[in-house]
Amino acid sequence: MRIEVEALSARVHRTPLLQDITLRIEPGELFGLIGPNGSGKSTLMRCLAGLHRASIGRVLAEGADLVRIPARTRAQRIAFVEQQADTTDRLTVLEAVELGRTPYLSPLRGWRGVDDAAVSDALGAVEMTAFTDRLWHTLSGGERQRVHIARALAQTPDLLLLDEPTNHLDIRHQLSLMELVGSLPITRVVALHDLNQAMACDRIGVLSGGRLFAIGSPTEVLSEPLLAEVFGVSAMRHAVPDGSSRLHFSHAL
Ligand SMILES: Nc1ncnc2c1ncn2[C@@H]1O[C@H](COP(=O)(O)OP(=O)(O)OP(=O)(O)O)[C@@H](O)[C@H]1O
Repeated sequence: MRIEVEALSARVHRTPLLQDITLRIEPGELFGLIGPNGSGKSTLMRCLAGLHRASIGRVLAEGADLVRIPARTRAQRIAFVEQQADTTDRLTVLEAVELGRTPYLSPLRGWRGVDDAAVSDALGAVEMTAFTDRLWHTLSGGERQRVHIARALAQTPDLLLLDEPTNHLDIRHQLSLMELVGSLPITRVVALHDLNQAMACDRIGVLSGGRLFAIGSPTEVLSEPLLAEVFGVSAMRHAVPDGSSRLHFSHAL
């Protein structure tokens, strides 16, 4: 799914949260969104999900204004895992992931084999198949995060929005999740704090103070001067044997 953000500004009451953001995300692209705390990443993700309306500008999905797409269609095409997603309902893991199929169900369209397959594939992808019957409130933070991602995958979306998806995950699950996200043949926008994880993205957008400060490939964007200016850290980039590069952070400036 192609996403175009056109001169978007967003505010809450009178407080501007995003200002004059223009960017285009190509179909199948893995786009990383980075920036310091409070720079506007989650707000932009909510705009891309159609949950926060722009005060100026708009978001187009395949050329159609997101706010004009019916909610049910939007939910079939766009899946969003928010940063502090939670549920108070007494659900099993299976029921929580089955919720991802809700946009496809109607009085005329009951639960089908294709829904079972989507749920089972999603649970397998995040290695949560063994937890199917467990109650949500008995899961650890990392297990809950993986169930949220399974719910989003069960939606079989064209656009997957993940806000800090590796939060709570141990290092193995961080790596396996990023590998999974990297392998999905759909458009993905991922807000990340780990700048080394951001290195794996096709392109990165850097937010600072609600503005798009830079956009480009990871090697173009994640320069030592930018890291000093936007993140206030002293960093060095060095090559690793697989041909990619890694950032090493030494101190706060
Ligand atoms: N409802 C609100 N009312 C007032 N300010 C808000 C509201 N929601 C967000 N903000 C402010 O907008 C700014 C951007 O918030 P946002 O959550 O988008 O940042 P972020 O880049 O995702 O931050 P973090 O890395 O800490 O998750 C922050 O300064 C935040 O305090």
